Amino acid sequence: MNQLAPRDLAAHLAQGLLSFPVTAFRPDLSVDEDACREHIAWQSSYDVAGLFAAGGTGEGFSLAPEETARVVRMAVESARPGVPVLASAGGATWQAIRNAADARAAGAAGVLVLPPYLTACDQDGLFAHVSAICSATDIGVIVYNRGTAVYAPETLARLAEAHENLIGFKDGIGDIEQLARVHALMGERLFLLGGLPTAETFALPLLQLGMSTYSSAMFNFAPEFALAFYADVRAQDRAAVTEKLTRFVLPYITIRDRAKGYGVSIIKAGLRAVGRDCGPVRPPLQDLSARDQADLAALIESAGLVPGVAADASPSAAPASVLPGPAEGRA
Ligand SMILES: O=C([O-])C(=O)C[C@H](O)[C@@H](O)C(=O)[O-]
Repeated sequence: MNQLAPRDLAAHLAQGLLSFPVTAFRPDLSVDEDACREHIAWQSSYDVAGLFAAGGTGEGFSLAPEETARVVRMAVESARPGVPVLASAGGATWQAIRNAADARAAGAAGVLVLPPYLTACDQDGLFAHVSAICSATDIGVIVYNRGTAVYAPETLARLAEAHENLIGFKDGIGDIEQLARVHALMGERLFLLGGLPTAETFALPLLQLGMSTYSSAMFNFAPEFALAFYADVRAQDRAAVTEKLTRFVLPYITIRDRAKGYGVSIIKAGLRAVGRDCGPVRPPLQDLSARDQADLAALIESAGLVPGVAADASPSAAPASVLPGPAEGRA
């Protein structure tokens, strides 16, 4: 299944929940191969449509190219057959091309093009960057609209015209006008996926803009809840979505927003809280403080999110420490 043709891959990914597995590290910050393999095997035992290894939540930005290749290969080897694994392609154009080649050699079904580092770039430069990556591989390519890489709909159209293997657009910005334009121009040709931090928050409204799916980072530690949330979104069950936002997602964001970079660190903290420790994050990220870790553990417990506990189990109230304070709108 890992070598789906690009268009088949897009069709497959568009019909289910996606996730970005963490990369497990040992206390000395080296890659923990056993823990990586175990995590991927566990994640792919659920009904997930695709796993993006070495992405943002997988701290791809902190991995050397050879580490990325290793992490992707481990993911392909450990994933349940039928669950496609995609890799990241980041950094300079030459490095992204190398990532794509390594991904293909490892058996990955596609790559996600991360924004180039540090420099600003405009549409012709983005076109050349993505074009070079698409030309260098025959597996599916998805662009990540975020940071330094903001794609004009016309640039996407040029790329899609030139490259059959450009299959998707992942959004991490949330500019509704841009998304409306991309959907209007490219909705039939590219598969669109939501990728804002804590994508659940935006999933229901973005469904209206053609985003049938999104990347759920919290799937890493709460797969049952994440899948139940996704089912509610696809059923357009607004009441159920609101209940889950209120019960867990919004108080969780309150903790996530306590420090920059917690968007990734909180996923490893969640794994720690549910007894599936995947180690620390690498700098420049920082792990959750002891207080934030304790608050998260209490929230996961009170919201009934410990894996194996039904996602719709009657929860107790969220701990007071993570309810929005007056400044955040609580009466
Ligand atoms: O690598 C990434 O950028 C992501 O992991 C995106 C996240 O999954 C984001 O959508 C989230 O936090 O839910």
